[in-house]
Amino acid sequence: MLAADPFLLLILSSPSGAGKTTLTRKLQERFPALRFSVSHTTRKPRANEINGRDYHFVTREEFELLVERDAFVEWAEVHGNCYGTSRAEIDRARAEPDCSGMIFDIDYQGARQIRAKQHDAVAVFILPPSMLELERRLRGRASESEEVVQRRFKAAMIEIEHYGFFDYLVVNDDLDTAFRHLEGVVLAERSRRFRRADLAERLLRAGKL
Ligand SMILES: Nc1ncnc2c1ncn2[C@@H]1O[C@H](COP(=O)(O)OP(=O)(O)OP(=O)(O)O)[C@@H](O)[C@H]1O
Ligand SMILES: Nc1nc2c(ncn2[C@@H]2O[C@H](COP(=O)(O)O)[C@@H](O)[C@H]2O)c(=O)[nH]1
Repeated sequence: MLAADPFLLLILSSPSGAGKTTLTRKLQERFPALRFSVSHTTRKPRANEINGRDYHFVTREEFELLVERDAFVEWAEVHGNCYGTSRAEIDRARAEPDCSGMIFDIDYQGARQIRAKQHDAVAVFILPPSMLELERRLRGRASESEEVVQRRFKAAMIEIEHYGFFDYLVVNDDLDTAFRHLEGVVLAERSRRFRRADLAERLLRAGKL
């Protein structure tokens, strides 16, 4: 197990359609020092998605090559496609002087793999207010075929059964309320002593304490 790491690894997981992407975008605006981790995927891009911003879109062959080369910190097959977080993505963010952490929009399998490598990664599970509303959101997004919507909806209960692994649960009913709860998680986690070790030192050195 690695030593306590001041760099915040914030994992958001949920069943498909519960609102991770929406909440992640809001978190990035509020906390610009947190970088969004752009995953690799074999899924085809949606109409509004941009390669390199939303995902690194790759073929299955390219993905398998990256797995062979041990390029991923974690990866998993989700809803029939492969998704993975590259080591390079995290190394790049760590090298940026104004970056204090990362946000991962990944499934529970990936959350487990990251946690196994970095025990103080913070894992948040986003719950939909109801299955009915989850189905409405999945359909309302209108980015997938009915078959894909059904497949994702069927997988939702299995994903929800893994909520016990996570440190925090946030219900995404009213978006602003859910966001306030997430904001609270980030503020609290950033205030942990091991992430603020330099604070007392700096105040002492400046003669303020
Ligand atoms: N609190 C909310 N109230 C109503 N609609 C919402 C809320 N949060 C998100 N949505 C809508 O629900 C749909 C699904 O949200 P989003 O794409 O963020 O989910 P997701 O968890 O990232 O899904 P996936 O895992 O498939 O990527 C979107 O159309 C989004 O605008
Ligand atoms: N284990 C990982 N899961 C990931 C990663 N990137 C995204 N995901 C999860 O996949 C599903 C579907 O995403 P979508 O964009 O196709 O709707 C969702 O649960 C994501 O959180 C990853 O790198 N690793």
